[in-house]
Amino acid sequence: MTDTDSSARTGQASTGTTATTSTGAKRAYHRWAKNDTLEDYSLRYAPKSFRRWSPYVVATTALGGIAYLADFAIGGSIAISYGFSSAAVAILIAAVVIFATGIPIAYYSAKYSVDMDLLTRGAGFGYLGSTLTSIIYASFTFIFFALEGSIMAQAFQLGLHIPLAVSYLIASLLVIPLVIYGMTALSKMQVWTQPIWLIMMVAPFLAIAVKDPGEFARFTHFGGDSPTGAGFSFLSAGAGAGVALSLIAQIGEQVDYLRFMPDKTEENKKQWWGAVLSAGPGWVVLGALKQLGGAFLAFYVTEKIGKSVADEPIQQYLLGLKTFAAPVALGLATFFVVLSQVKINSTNAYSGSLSWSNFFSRVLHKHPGRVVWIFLNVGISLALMEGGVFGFLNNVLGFYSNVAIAWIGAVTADLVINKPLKLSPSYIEFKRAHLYNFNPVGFGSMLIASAVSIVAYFNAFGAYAKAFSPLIALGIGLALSPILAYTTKGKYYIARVDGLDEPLVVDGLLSSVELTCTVCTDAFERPDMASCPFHSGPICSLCCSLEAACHDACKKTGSGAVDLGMPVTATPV
Ligand SMILES: O=c1cc[nH]c(=O)[nH]1
Repeated sequence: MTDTDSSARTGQASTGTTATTSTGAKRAYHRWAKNDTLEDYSLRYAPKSFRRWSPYVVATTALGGIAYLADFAIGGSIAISYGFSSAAVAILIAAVVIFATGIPIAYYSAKYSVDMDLLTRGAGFGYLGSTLTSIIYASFTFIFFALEGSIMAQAFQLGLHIPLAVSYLIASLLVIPLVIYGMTALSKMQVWTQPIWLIMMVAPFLAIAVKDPGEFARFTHFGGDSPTGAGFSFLSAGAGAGVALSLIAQIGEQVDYLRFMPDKTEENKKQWWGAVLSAGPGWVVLGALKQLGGAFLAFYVTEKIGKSVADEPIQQYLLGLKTFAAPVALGLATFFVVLSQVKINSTNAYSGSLSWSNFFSRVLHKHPGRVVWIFLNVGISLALMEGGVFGFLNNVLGFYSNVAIAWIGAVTADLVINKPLKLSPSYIEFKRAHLYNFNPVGFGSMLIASAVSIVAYFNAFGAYAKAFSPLIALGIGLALSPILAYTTKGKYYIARVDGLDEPLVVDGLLSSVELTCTVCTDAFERPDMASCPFHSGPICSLCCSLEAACHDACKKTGSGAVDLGMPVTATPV
């Protein structure tokens, strides 16, 4: 079925913002929600016509956010709390787990052009089951926005003598204009600022290596506040890994960009894989190196001015840059910190706005536009900053890890175990029209895994279980998902058959044929569309999400279990 056919069938024009359907429904989106540049397909499949960036640009944009300096603060804080050896092992454990779980998530997101929220829906959580993970993800973005904003504010305070409370406000407001313009503005900003950021990031390490190479050997004897000094302690390594593992949800931000990858073809497959692996799980290679760098600089700062501010990146860079540029070190360090934090906090606010859009569209059946939720996310972060969240870094992140890793573990298990075993659909289905509200496979696994690990985190099962509680969450999430998929026979994944005549897949790729939505009368590519008996025609995924009156009538036909293979394909994927 083509656009014209569809318009003819529904008797509607394919343009305009308002439509009258057989049910009398009308939907006109706010102009913010209708502007693709502002809206960035935040609740939808990213259509082929919008995915016009090369793999290199998408990967650079996705990696641009990894400029964040929280890694320096986290590495510094872990080294001060647990000493060199335990901190190094903690960082390594977290990096391995984050890399391994990131591979399938990055691949499926890039292949099916869906963000983390849409991916979660289809990876065993169900349409409403993933509202909980939208909140977990939104919390990641506002917790980290607050930590990064605090780091930027510390630079305003030291470099420009602005009081901390006012600095928090400036740090929050600064990123809003960029975020409003979404991928289009962010990709330009990230690409242009990357080289200068990279040079400034490594400069202090090179300068110290030249002027005082013995510092690196002395670092290996740094004990910080640890009772075991620089020596290794299993418990300390576990606790440190717990803090670093809070970053596991970072893969969500990576795939918010990777969904804009062009289709993988014979010609571009090397660049495609290079971009997906480097900007997907590969983010953690840079992340772990920065944590080690932060641990080293914290030791370096401690030697010179004491431990109390040694985990603040502005102090780390000030002293690092003083080794070769003393007269301008404060100006350079302030510039570097502000640049880094603008790069990451634009990403935090952007991804937060996507999560809130997802959450509220499902719960309230309303979508005023992604831009509105930027203000909510930034507002919560500002409150956290003013409440002094930076002072509780280890505790906040250590606790958060338990929940985040339970979610990522359950999604990963669905993609790498359930799909190959054919216990889960071979593709990613994200549309309300086709999903059950709750799928016990992912949703249940995540709830149980996070409950057990939180109880362990609060010391119910002894010191070792407390220290390694995030790994308990990961293990339970990975094991329970296939068990629940097997026991439920995969029947809570797909609620009904795909009723559109137009094939979903053409020549091995998702179809880019556009169909007109009966409700909003705009045209969307086939993967974003479903057939709607309530409106008697094709409906786009967002109009379907926002429909409060249908009470899921399309899923009440009692058709029984639905085949888990790719629906209506011209040629197999
Ligand atoms: O601030 C941060 C740090 C890590 N990851 C993010 O997404 N944001």
